[in-house]
Amino acid sequence: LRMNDPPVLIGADVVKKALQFEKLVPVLEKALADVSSGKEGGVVQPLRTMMSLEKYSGFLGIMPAYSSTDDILATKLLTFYQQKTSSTIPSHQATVLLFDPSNGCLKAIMDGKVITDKRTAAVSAIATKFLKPTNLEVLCILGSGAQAYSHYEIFTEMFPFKEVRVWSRNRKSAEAFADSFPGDIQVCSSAKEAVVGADVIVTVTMATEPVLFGEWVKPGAHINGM
Ligand SMILES: NC(=O)C1=CN([C@@H]2O[C@H](COP(=O)(O)OP(=O)(O)OC[C@H]3O[C@@H](n4cnc5c(N)ncnc54)[C@H](O)[C@@H]3O)[C@@H](O)[C@H]2O)C=CC1
Ligand SMILES: O=C(O)C1=NCCCC1
Repeated sequence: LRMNDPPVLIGADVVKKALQFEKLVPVLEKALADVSSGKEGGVVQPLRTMMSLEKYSGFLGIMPAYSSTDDILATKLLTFYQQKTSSTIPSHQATVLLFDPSNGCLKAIMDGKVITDKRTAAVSAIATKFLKPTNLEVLCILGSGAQAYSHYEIFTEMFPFKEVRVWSRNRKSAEAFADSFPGDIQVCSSAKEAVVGADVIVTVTMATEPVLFGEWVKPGAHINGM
């Protein structure tokens, strides 16, 4: 691209093809290590700004970051709504803007929804890998929305679970989730039933009240709380 060329638009299908988990995990592990090593890692990532749209129970989040080691300047713009506004519009939508850090030119406008779904799940999986739960036999997912799908995909790809359980406040949605994958997924009638005995627990709901209680969790289990 020349300096004055308009930014390229990169849609969800193209992003999806590029973000295979086996490629994403090592890149994210490096990014996490860079962030954690402070100045040496070369990452500038101010705390995101989250603006509340009280009238609509919604939020607009602005998440800028710069990596001097990779020389990448980008920001994610995210909107999310506590009440689903329609059955076809996802609760979370995002766009990622990529800039040329040397001159500020906008180079690309990318679908950020796929990035959000896959990046979040991949980071949960990386945390699980490094924090090493005692066992990796039973996976429990609380919630059956977009993050439930992406977490199921990467967790069953990276770990040898023998049993997967899902619970959702909407049983039909949990059944649709279970039916959408070829592997066996047990649909549970309560969060407690899904959690008791699980080795890895993923909470991916929009609940503002607790759905998971400590007394259900077996010692040594690992919880990824979104
Ligand atoms: N930390 C991070 O980087 C990210 C966090 N998230 C969070 O992960 C969670 C899930 O996100 P998505 O799957 O994209 O949302 P989604 O809207 O696709 O799915 C939400 C799920 O939560 C359930 N739910 C909604 N209200 C509930 C309630 N009061 N009690 C129990 N269940 C309820 C819905 O039935 C659905 O199964 C959200 O809290 C979201 O904000 C999502 C993306 C990134
Ligand atoms: O994409 C992210 O990062 C999000 N953070 C918190 C709320 C939902 C999405």
